[in-house]
Amino acid sequence: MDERVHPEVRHVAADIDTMEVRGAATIADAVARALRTQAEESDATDPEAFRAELRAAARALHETRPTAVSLPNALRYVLRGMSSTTVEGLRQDIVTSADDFCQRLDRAQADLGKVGANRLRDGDVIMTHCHSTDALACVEAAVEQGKHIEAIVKETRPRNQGHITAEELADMGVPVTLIVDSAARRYLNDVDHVLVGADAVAADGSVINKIGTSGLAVNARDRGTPIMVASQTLKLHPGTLTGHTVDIEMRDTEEIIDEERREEIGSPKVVNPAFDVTPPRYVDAIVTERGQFPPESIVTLMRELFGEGTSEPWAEP
Ligand SMILES: O=P(O)(O)OC[C@H]1O[C@H](OP(=O)(O)O)[C@H](O)[C@@H]1O
Repeated sequence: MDERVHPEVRHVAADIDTMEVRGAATIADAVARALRTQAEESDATDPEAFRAELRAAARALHETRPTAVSLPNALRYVLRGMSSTTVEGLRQDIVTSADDFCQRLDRAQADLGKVGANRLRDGDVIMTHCHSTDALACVEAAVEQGKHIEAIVKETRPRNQGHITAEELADMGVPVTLIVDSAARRYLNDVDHVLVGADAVAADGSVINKIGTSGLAVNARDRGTPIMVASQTLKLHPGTLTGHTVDIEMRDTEEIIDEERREEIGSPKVVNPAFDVTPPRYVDAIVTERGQFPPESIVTLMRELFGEGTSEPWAEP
């Protein structure tokens, strides 16, 4: 790694890579803070060296995981804050824009939660997949409104993030039933809403989320159960406006099966995609901090927010 990258930034990058730090919003918050640290601790003596150092730090963070678009969107937001002409001015620019970004993130999630909560009625049962802080913000707001909500939580193989969801729902006082992923269809008749998060939302309204979301959505549609996606606008993927596709992360196969066991069962090929794509026709509503949208109309919001294009300010000039 580039020697200019601060040890704390390396540490954050490693934690994102190993998923110690995970979830699209949490990753965005972590990278904004990491750039702040790089700026605060920089001993660059001229503005161009400072800018180059910040770009190197951003590249190290950018290279960790490819799918959650909140990561490049966060880097873009913070780096665009650099407008001063002195090192001290630039340092302050980064600190200000990182702090501003993290505050906006918190506010957006709280606002999104209130919008999502309006879709949930007293007595509703939700089904969740993976662990999404945006999705849980909707439940939390509904509980705060005095609604009784129950949850059927899919464990979400291979990393079982459903356990985190179960724990956080229990902390909110929500009764939880934990199921294996393959039991989802069996229980959909008992469910009023499927509620999931997003790692990225494409311009056509497709939702990129944890592997298994698309199968769940197809089954839910078959049963007539509405599918609600909680996604801050930070997850809107500006590159898809100009035809880019979303890169689906392939993770280490040892998350599924260790090498010894794999050999014991005849060394099959193993693949471990972390995400899948749910087409817009299976999604009822995308809930954002700007209100809820049918997936087909998300492109309008995307143009409004990212109309200026999708530069890569971390690239070497
Ligand atoms: O931003 P929030 O809503 O917290 O999380 C969004 C999404 O991030 C997670 O991915 P991973 O566990 O990092 O692979 C899940 O797919 C989840 O739905």
